[in-house]
Amino acid sequence: MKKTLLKVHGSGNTFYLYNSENEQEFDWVLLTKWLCKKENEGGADGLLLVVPSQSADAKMRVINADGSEASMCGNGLRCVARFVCEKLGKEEAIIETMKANLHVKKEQSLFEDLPTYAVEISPVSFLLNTLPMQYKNQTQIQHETIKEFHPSIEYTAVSVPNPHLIGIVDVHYIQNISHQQSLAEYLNGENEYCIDGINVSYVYPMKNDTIFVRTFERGVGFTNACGTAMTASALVSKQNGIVNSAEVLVYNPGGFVKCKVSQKEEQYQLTLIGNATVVAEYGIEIEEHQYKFVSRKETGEQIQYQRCIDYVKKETEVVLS
Ligand SMILES: N[C@@H](CCC[C@H](N)C(=O)O)C(=O)O
Repeated sequence: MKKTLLKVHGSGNTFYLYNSENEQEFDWVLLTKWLCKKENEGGADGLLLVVPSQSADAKMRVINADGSEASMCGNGLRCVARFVCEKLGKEEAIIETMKANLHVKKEQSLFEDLPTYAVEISPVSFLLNTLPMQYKNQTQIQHETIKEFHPSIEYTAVSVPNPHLIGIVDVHYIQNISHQQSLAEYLNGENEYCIDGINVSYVYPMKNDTIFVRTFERGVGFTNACGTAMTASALVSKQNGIVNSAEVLVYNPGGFVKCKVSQKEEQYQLTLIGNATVVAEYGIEIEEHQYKFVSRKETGEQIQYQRCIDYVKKETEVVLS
């Protein structure tokens, strides 16, 4: 049977988006693993499934490239936000995710007329059992060195609600990925700290309102960008005086986003703002777990996004050179 998929990205974090009226229509794990193979049209970081919701305008499910399911995806939610808003002819909507119903909204373009969406990132918790993570008998890890990980990098563990470990580093650890890679591979394999794995981000403070973030994603590996990681990094940077503005500009290898961080009655309120780009529409033939792309129609949006990337390259030259 022939189906249609969109290839989309937020900050170069690339997904296939599939809209289904039936949440059980296919084996999503098998489909995602096939779609994410590099040899199949360049692969992707995961599948965004948009299905009907009982409590919101639509429900989003996120399947990582390795078939594991994530509770949340910030870059993916922006793409889903655009899809749902355009489908319903609305400027804002509520999207059901695994742990919360989240508000999403069309925003003023961040660059030229790049389609831009703002999404709520919630719930936020620093309690290790919400990740889950275990370290000695601690209930939190907040901006502290973990000798088992590195002698001087300060780490924070936070769930938003998917799990993140954020290290504030000097530029050497952005330019040379080997420490981050070995730590992330260790924490995403069999280990005593994170039984379900964890997204590991290294953050380099660029200015008092700007950071650079590189993320090794659970279930994927190094990605161009991870939306929840960038938002969690903005929060950690704000909390520890690394940045001092309510809106943080976050560069990443795939582009940039803005993250708003505020606090109301002990609760953090986080908003992620960035592009929601549709690269192409694909026709796929699906027969009993056999998949084959049968058509591809480019939207042309990637040409404009490339101009954004060229701009980001100039802005981050000092970090990545
Ligand atoms: N790229 C995403 C996060 C995707 C899920 C992550 N790999 C996990 O397993 O938690 C984002 O933009 O937030």
